[in-house]
Amino acid sequence: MKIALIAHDHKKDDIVLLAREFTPFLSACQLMATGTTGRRLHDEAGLTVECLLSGPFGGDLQIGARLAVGDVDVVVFLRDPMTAQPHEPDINALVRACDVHNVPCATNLAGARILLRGLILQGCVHP
Ligand SMILES: O=C(CO)COP(=O)(O)O
Repeated sequence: MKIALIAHDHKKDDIVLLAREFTPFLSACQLMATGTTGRRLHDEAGLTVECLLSGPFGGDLQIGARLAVGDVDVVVFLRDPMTAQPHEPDINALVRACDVHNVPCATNLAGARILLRGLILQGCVHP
């Protein structure tokens, strides 16, 4: 199971919290993340994560490109709805790519918990 994890700055504490809650499951998955998110997940949750570019430097687009060729199964993208982002078009492109390719995408903590619990219940515990 290939999971992409992304969080805007005000949501990074939330994604670390989520990662700690789901560490056994996430450890069995192949993880990729935008740069700063990935480093925090590694440093603060002990996960092995492939760190791509930071979001504003193209990380969302890198994840979108992988997703478009079937290389991403699930996206957790904790967006900050209260802060304008300089790379808003990249963010929209990634979420749109999820919809185009029917890849599940959780954009807030509550949805992410339901999505990850659902994967565990389905027995998706192996990479
Ligand atoms: O900006 C982001 C997603 O749009 C996240 O990027 P970072 O994980 O590098 O902060």
